[in-house]
Amino acid sequence: MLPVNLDKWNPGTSTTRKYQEGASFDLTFRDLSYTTGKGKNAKQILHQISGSFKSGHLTAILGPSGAGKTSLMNILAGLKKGGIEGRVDVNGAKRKFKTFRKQSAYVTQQDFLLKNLTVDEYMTAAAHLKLGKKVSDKEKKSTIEQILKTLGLTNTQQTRVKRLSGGECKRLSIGLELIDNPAILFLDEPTSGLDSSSSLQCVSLLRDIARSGRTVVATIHQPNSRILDLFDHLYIVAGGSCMYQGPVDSLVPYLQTMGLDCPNHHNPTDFAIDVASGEYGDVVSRLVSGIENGSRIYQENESASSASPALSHDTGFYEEDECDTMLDGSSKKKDKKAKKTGKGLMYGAPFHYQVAILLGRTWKTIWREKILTTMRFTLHICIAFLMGMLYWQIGDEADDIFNNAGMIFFITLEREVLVREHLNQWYSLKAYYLAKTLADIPFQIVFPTVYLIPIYFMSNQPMSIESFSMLLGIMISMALVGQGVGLFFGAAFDIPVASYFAPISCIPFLIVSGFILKFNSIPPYLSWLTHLSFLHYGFEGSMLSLYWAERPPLSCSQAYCHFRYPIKFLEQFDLTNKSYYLALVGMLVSFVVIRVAAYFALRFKLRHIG
Ligand SMILES: Nc1ncnc2c1ncn2[C@@H]1O[C@H](COP(=O)(O)OP(=O)(O)OP(=O)(O)O)[C@@H](O)[C@H]1O
Repeated sequence: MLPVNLDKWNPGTSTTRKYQEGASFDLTFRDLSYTTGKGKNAKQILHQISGSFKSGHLTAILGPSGAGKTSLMNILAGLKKGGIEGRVDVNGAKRKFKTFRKQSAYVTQQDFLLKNLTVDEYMTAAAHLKLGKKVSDKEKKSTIEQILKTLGLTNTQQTRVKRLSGGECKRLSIGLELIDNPAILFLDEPTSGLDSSSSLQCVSLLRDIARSGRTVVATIHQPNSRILDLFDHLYIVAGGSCMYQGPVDSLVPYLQTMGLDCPNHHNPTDFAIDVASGEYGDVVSRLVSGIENGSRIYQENESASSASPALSHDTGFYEEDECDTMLDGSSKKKDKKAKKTGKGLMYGAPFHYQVAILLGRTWKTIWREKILTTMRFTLHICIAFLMGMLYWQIGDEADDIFNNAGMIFFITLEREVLVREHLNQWYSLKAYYLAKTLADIPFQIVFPTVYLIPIYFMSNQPMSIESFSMLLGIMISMALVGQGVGLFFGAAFDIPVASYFAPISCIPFLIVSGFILKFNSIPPYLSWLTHLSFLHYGFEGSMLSLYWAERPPLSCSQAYCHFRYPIKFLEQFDLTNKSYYLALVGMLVSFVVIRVAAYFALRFKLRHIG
């Protein structure tokens, strides 16, 4: 068993903390309907269900697969917003998205964690992001120690996440969200993938968190009777309606009142789920009306009580703002207003602090991906030497000018972690994106450099610092733009789709780059494509780094070499009037455009999650 003692747990009294001791946060929903799709494709998932989840209670949402448990919890947590009718209240007053999301935390079913950080590093980064600078390092450290002790993770403090067991990962996911002391905790299938003893530990922990005054709601799949006994409140969903709401030990009596006897030695929830799945005939509608679709709470030996909301307390949930500011871009004005009025900002830490913490964290994870980083490095060097041997000393050969041009031209997420952390308000998307972009830049400079040096000298390109630097400049910008293209597709699509579309979508740009098809052979109605092609700027820039009109004649080992004079080559590829610096500007514009597009793709994706 875990050494859990959350009764006295109170990680500080700082103003950044969400849960104030003694406050209660009763969650009530009424006539909640949820429909996905439109017109012919519309599908109603939840049918005017109601319910009440009290603070200090551990609530389980149960039901057969596809019943609507996750949909209900996502709506209650504020992750789903479209297609919803009905009302969600906190302490009897209408829930406001912005404040509600600040006060609650959501632990996803899968533990999307950065595998290369240690438990302590992860917790510390989360504490810096969530608590900001207002809380001293000492206080953060003691909060972390207290949480780790509570979760039984003290001995794993210096262990990397990838070496933790499934149960420890789950406890870490919960611990990360406990740092800023949420008032309401939602968990999607917290026991999935855990063995029975880890599941028991995990649910015991949740019960203790609830006992400390918080509202804890978890969807759960077929809990065994020991786990079931730890829950205070059951909410059973069947076909998008509520078929039972009340204490665990009143479930069997309620089913009896409806003429359904749970067989001896049969787990009551298994029985209830069989009933909900229709295995005992068409009784679900009777059960739904018996509990008034969640408007009532059944209690054995008492008549069912109303699930009406508790009286409203002042919990800070009722600010004036109506709009949901889940994504940072939409709330600039409101943040300014919040600053003026002294109300809390969206995130625990200021923007520059978020970027610094995320940058440090990203660097650490990249650095620790030793095998991947070494492989990337070695691969660049090996391929560079291979290319150097293949194109040995051709740089100054007039007869080999096409081979040389071809060689030079061609050398040139975590998304789930972001979703989990961003939706739990750890940091803004802009801060994440900026940190990710900055963390990548050194790699995009180092790799092209180690790649170019052997090839450049082995293939005998012009021995001039200017030419080398110009070519390197183009290669680095190609690497940065290429990375941006990958980021864009990775942000917009799932990985298999992205890895298919990213290379395919580059083909038209490659064709109009100028190497495969000469510029004046491109039909006029398609010539605009060349201006959008970063490969076109790459081709121009790399060729102009090596060949310029005044370059001395190349060596010629044949009787006649047409391209002995580099100007002939420039004429052949319509490069005589082109400027290297314009090509570089074209690359920089492409870099900015693709990175901005990737940012908006990511933002769009995050808005439509859930
Ligand atoms: N965006 C959507 N479009 C179409 N159908 C959807 C959408 N989201 C959910 N559904 C459907 O709604 C129903 C309820 O889904 P939900 O994920 O809430 O069920 P669940 O009870 O959590 O199931 P499970 O236990 O299998 O996770 C399912 O039939 C699912 O296919």
